[in-house]
Amino acid sequence: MAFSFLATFSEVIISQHQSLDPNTCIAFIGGGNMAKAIISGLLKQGHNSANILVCAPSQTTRHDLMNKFNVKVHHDNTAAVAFADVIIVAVKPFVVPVVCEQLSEVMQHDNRKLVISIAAGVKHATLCQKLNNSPKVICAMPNLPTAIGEGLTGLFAGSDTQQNDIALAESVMRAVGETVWLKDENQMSTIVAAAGSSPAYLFLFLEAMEKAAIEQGLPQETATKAVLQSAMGAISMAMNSQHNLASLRQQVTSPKGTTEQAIMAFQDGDLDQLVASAMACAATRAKELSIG
Ligand SMILES: NC(=O)C1=CN([C@@H]2O[C@H](COP(=O)(O)OP(=O)(O)OC[C@H]3O[C@@H](n4cnc5c(N)ncnc54)[C@H](O)[C@@H]3O)[C@@H](O)[C@H]2O)C=CC1
Ligand SMILES: O=C(O)[C@@H]1CCC=N1
Repeated sequence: MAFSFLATFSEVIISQHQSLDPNTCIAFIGGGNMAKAIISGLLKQGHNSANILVCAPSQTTRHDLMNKFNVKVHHDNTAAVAFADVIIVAVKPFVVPVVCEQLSEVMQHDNRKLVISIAAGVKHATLCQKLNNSPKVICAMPNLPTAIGEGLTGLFAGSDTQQNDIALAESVMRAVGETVWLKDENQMSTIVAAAGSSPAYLFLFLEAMEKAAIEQGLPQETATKAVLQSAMGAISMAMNSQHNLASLRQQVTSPKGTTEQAIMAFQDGDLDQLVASAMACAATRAKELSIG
């Protein structure tokens, strides 16, 4: 049932989907890994760097961002309010309260700005309450591939969020990848586990394969190429195939062949259980990071 509602809700959003207006001014609070990833994706998609501001306390960070992306920078987070149509809060979860306090003071006089928080675990109601009970708040959980326009962002809006704000958040995050809208905010911790954090699991798995191929005797460069090209080909096939993942796996696994031996070794090590427990750890941590 949750899925069918999710699909219906997404259709509502997607039916209104419009490309990101190049004049949209977007401010980032925080200039770390994830802000950089989203900025890269936006610029790659053609967004004007003059319409991007990054507020960051570190001069080195500001300098690097300016050099790398030609974006505007500021040391004061409240500068985001005057500049932006959309403010993306991209600081660590524990920094969110202080940022909200700073923004809320200025937004008392200018509450037209949409705030999108990408902080893991930080609840929608908490953000609204900390931002003068603003309805113009959306929670998002993007992932690192937003940097190349191939991200996946889970989004959650409150029931009193206006459609134009939902459409604006959709256009920003769709500019850097795909989006899924959640009806139930509790699903966000699973989006953290399945999308926000998951690129790291995949990198870990690929690292392990690369290491094993080198240990079996391949030169580093050949091992890296073999592993990455195979991963890219497999993902691309899975994305474009009519077959489900299990069926594609079976197409590789000849009876009594080589793959079967590897798959049996993974199953002996209870890969499913290991993955399930790793994802449960990520989801639990997202809940722990929730600030009151
Ligand atoms: N790294 C990832 O793949 C993803 C991260 N996130 C979320 O994005 C948020 C940021 O994560 P990262 O970019 O990885 O962290 P990061 O540590 O790379 O970046 C955080 C930035 O915030 C800045 N900062 C610290 N205090 C500040 C303040 N008072 N005002 C303004 N800026 C301040 C820091 O200087 C730093 O540049 C986190 O809440 C995380 O949960 C969400 C999805 C994916
Ligand atoms: O590890 C983290 O806390 C963040 C949230 C999702 C990905 N990175």
